[in-house]
Amino acid sequence: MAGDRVMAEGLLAVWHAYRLHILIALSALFFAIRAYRTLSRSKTPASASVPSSPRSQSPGKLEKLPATQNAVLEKENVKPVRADAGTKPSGPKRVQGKKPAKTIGGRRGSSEELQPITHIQPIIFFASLTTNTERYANVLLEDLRAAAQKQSNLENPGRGLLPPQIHDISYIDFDDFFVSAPKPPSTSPGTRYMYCILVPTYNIDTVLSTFLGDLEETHNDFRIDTGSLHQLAGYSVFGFGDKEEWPTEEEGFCTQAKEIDRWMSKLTGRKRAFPLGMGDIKSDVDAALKDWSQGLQETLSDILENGGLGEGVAGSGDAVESDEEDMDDDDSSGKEKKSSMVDLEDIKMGGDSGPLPIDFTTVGKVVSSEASAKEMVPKTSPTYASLTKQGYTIVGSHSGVKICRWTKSALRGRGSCYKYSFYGIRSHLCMEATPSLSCSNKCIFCWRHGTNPVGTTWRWKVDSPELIFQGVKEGHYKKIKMMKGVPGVRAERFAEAMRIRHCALSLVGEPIFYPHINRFLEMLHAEHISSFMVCNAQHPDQLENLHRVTQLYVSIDASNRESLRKIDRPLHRDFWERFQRCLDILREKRHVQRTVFRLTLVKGFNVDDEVIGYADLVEKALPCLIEVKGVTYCGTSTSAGAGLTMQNVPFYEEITSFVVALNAELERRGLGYGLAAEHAHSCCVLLASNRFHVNGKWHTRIDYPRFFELLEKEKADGTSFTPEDYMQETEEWALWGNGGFNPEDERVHRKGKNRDRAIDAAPVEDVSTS
Ligand SMILES: Cc1cc2nc3c(=O)[nH]c(=O)nc-3n(C[C@H](O)[C@H](O)[C@H](O)COP(=O)(O)O)c2cc1C
Ligand code: SF4
Repeated sequence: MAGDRVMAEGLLAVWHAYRLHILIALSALFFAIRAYRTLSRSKTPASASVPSSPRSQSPGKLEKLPATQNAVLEKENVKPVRADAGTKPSGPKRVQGKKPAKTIGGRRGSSEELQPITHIQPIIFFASLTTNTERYANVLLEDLRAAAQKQSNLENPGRGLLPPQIHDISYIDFDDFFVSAPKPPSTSPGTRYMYCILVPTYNIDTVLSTFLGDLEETHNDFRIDTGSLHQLAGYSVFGFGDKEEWPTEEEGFCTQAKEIDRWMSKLTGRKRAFPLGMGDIKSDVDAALKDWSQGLQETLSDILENGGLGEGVAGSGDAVESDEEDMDDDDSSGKEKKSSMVDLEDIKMGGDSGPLPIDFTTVGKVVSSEASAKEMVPKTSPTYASLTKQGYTIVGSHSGVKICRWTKSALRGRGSCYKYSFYGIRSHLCMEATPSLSCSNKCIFCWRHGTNPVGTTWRWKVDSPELIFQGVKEGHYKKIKMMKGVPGVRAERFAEAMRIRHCALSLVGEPIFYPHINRFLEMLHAEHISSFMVCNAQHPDQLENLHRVTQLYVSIDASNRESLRKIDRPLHRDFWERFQRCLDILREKRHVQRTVFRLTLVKGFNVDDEVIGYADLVEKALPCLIEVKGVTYCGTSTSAGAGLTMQNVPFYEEITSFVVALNAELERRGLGYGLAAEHAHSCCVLLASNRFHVNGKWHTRIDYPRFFELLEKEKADGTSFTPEDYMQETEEWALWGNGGFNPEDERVHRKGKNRDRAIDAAPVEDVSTS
């Protein structure tokens, strides 16, 4: 006991002597242990959270969330914490911050500046369950291999097409290719990738459903750039389907290819390098794939040559047209474009002011291309600026070309203009042009926006027909090429469109005004391009001297002098006499060529009580055909100034009642006409002479190859021919009473438009129905 007491007293003495040192040592030990534990806890999760996909190499590496979760986060306007940003909290994933603004093309202050393109590496992706698509993917592989081989033989080794890669979609890691584009190798930073996607269609759950889901999810993942694949050189999709079981796209033909094309457009910032191709596995697949592959290869060469996809395709120019696909991403741009359009009614034409001198146009009175003569539309004039802004390509100094909305529509498989129903013109093969932008009328309903110069005599410099012909073709093809990236354009139609078959000489102005019109027509015919010539019945001398055209139109805008003056606002004082003379000439010509009256009905101006007057005009000229259509409201100040509103646009029923009344009047007079065809979609009806009613059937269509055959024979040995010699039977669906919509085309109703009026009240650049 005494020993214990001594020990306790000793310890107490030590404590008293060293308590400060002991306390300091214990505290130091405590902090050292805490610091150690904190350090070791923060190290472990970071090393385990780096994914191995290409995303992990990019500065904003993120984990992918399901689309539904993204949608919620997007709504909450939040930005995620980067996966490597520090301690990973336990419990539900938390994100904080602000949603970054979406940008078209996916460039959101991107620091990765791309080198100019020197090489293109095609990558073929395919999916295949029963090996068809795999087989075709290998055909494409060989095609592209051969193309790369050919390129490598060429002189410039610093530029070219690389041999293609091929991947089965079932075996790739989606993230490796479809979340961001593969990075070019450091040894060749100018290499860019072209995705060629070949897919079958399955209406059951397959790898394609997963693939589509992933594309959608990536697009909806707000943490991934909109257009996250914008660094690709481009993409194109080809679909395989079975038309026997799924005959139309609406019924399911190639639906998954269409969907993939749509998502890829969004992910790449609209870098559709070549239109979607489709092949029916039981019929045209070989030819369709061959054409598509050909087009794709041409595009690859174009990119290498020009450094981008070309005008009209995202990446190196403005998209030429919008679609539902584009609208949800970029609704504003289109609006801006439209509002910036100038109405040239408000601009003085090239310095011209006041009325022009009244004169009689004669063929001989032409100002030649002397240095003193002025240009009709000089490049520096406001007319030039306005026309080009509206989409016209001005050729030389007085000609123009533009692709109409029907050409665009037909390229997308959505139907041609009424001239297909009546005469067999497929709109994507049609060029709309004029060799004279000047006109001698100022019609109130002219959709040309009042942009054209007006005059009664040709007092300008004259361009050669060779220059014009070359220029309008080039301009047309350029505009068609600009359509290749537009959503919905069909590969096969795009390929067909690269060979013009028809020319509608009717754009802005008055084509017959051009002094060398006959030579120009000869050039068209020499290339087997049919000619549909529209004139305004104000130039009888030129009409008389006009050589053969495939179809000759005269616009009949009113049935009497007063109405005509109000509607056409002609510059010629003797406009009514000119008009009458033109009808006499037309009567003579009806034996050698197809002559057409075109009536444009404007409610309140030229419809009421005018049936008798129109019948008089028909009796005078006896045209082969009479087209009756409702005016198109284009909302220009020209039309507004003349008191034209939507109320003047007739309903289709009003047009049909008028046509029925006119037909009855013609019948009463025994003139031999009948109701032949209709195109309800553009509110247009065709009355035809019984000369085209053979064996109980209407023959309003044209046999174009026969026309050129007869024309060449006439040229060779002088054998004349008549319109009946090149007529062809009208399609059943186009006949009066059947509506006139080609069943092979896809019907698209625009949202929010009044369907019964004559065509939609569309913006002016959309309206042309030449
Ligand atoms: C179960 C099944 C569903 C199909 N669904 C569609 C379809 O919805 N639309 C279509 O156009 N073709 C459809 N097809 C046809 C295939 O897309 C076509 O046969 C294709 O060539 C198959 O390609 P693959 O052999 O590469 O798998 C279907 C075929 C099968 C067997
Ligand atoms: S509207 Fe005129 S230019 Fe357009 S496709 Fe028809 S005929 Fe050709």
